[in-house]
Amino acid sequence: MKTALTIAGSDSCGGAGIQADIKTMTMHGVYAMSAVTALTAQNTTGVSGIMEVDPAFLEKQLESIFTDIFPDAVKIGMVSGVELIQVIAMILKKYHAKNIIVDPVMVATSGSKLLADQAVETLEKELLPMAYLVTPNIPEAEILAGMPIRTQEDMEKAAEYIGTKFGCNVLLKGGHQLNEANDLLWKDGKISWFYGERINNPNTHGTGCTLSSAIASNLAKGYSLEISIEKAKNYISLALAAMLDLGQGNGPMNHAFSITDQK
Ligand SMILES: Nc1ncnc2c1ncn2[C@@H]1O[C@H](COP(=O)(O)OP(=O)(O)O)[C@@H](O)[C@H]1O
Ligand SMILES: Cc1ncc(COP(=O)(O)OP(=O)(O)O)c(N)n1
Repeated sequence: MKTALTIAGSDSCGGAGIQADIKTMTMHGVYAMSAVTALTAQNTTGVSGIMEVDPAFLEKQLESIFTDIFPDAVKIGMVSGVELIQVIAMILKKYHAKNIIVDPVMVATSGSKLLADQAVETLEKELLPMAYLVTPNIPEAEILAGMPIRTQEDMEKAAEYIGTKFGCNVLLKGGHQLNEANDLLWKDGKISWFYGERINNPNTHGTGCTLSSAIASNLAKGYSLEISIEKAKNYISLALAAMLDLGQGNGPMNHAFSITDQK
């Protein structure tokens, strides 16, 4: 069985973070492992608290994993502080981790900051250059590229800037566009668009986490990057189209869309 590791924060309401990643990896038939970077007290209406894990304890979790079950892919999500990022970079280098996907989680859709301002630079310096793929959404790409993104042309310019500056492939996610769900891949200097029909479902909590862990699962299984993205987008569309409606705010998706008995 193929294996994948998520290094991310816990979302107490289960829609994003570690919980979304484990659900996604499991539904892809991949064995999921986790190293928790922070606990969040969070529900569909917002984040009410964040408790960072001690960096030495994150190191212990990662050492435990890498000395026993080697992951075929690694997804990195919410990592809020400088020292935590440094620990992750050190361990991934030490064990020659492969198929590293960095989802540069900065702000939750509900508006809460999930990355300290002073940690952006460390993320750029330490993690992006070792990533096979980085998956910013539009607001995150605006920060990484230092430019506003309003049009598809802006998306292309920003992705090229990020990919060239940090030496990694870039999937710029278009879920924040009003009428479309088109994502742009910048890979080895070439641009490809992944067009998606926008599903009319307001419950999109965890779409970014789910996309990156679905891509990681597909890479772990040996699919090319392009096929991994195509399959991951299809997974999101099916999970959104299942129209789960939980909570009073931006609710989670239904990962169990293929399971008919949901009494
Ligand atoms: N309403 C939607 N219908 C279909 N796909 C969507 C929808 N919203 C987001 N997506 C897709 O979900 C993925 C995550 O995108 P996005 O929401 O931009 O990320 P994030 O959650 O990090 O802000 C992308 O592939 C995007 O195109
Ligand atoms: C613990 C934790 N990690 C990441 C997020 C952000 O999730 P994401 O899928 O990028 O987007 P939204 O759920 O905010 O739409 C989170 N909220 N919590």
